[in-house]
Amino acid sequence: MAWWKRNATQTAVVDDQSDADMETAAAVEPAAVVSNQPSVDLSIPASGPLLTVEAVERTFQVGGQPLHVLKGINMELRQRQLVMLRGRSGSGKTTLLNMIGGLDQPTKGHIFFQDLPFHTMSDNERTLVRRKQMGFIFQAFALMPLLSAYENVELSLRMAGVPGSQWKERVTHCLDLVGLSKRMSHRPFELSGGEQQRVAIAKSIAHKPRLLLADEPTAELDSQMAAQIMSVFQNIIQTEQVTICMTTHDPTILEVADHVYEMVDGRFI
Ligand SMILES: Nc1ncnc2c1ncn2[C@@H]1O[C@H](COP(=O)(O)OP(=O)(O)OP(=O)(O)O)[C@@H](O)[C@H]1O
Repeated sequence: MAWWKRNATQTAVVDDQSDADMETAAAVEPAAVVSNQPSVDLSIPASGPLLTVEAVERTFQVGGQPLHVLKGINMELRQRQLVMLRGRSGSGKTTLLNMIGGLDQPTKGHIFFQDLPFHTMSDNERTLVRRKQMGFIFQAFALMPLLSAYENVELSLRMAGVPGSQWKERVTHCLDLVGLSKRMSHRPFELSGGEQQRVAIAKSIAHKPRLLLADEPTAELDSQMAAQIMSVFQNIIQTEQVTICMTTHDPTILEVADHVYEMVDGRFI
């Protein structure tokens, strides 16, 4: 199981500031890690694939034995697409999402975010790209329980280094996009699961990333809420010009995808 999934069962509500501080640390990881910002050209051409995965393998050492989790993955994320990774538990979806997000590197193979070679770049360089160009809807980047919806979205702008003069307009716009204009002052525990997920979406797109990665964003939701989330995704692809790559177990939402990659035991079929 990926590192951010280990907290998946944590309740969203904490009443202890130290817990909140720990969550803050997780949520702001990109800014905290980059001390000396390397010079990486982050400009992205308007056409061509946003991300290319070539013959990627990932092997972990478990108890002194190699565990081959990804066994030769080739894929492409084109701009403004909704792409889904589908597969049984343990098939390697999250491991691949880690690679795509630059959180981990392949044992073999290449990953290019536009022209940037993630497979050879340093942690700091990938962190910088991640911070500017990517949004995450993962448990480890979850909502801060003591902050309102508005403050949660504002936090991600603050961490991305967006000037304060732009925060109000952008926060309001993003919460409006996900249909939560009337819930801005609510804290997570005062929102439904679907509403919390929509705040997480607003938070993940606030800094205008090119790529949004979501690890089972509908897993905890009923079918109606899941459909709402997919509708929000389709909307932001158009309005925010973002590409979305998400994992799912849910066969009922596959029809809205532009492309579905089916993973079995570390390979696409
Ligand atoms: N850091 C790691 N060290 C060792 N093994 C790992 C590591 N990360 C993942 N694995 C193993 O890789 C396999 C694939 O895990 P992964 O989390 O990618 O699957 P998944 O398809 O996302 O599953 P799920 O749908 O349950 O989240 C699992 O057997 C897991 O135990």
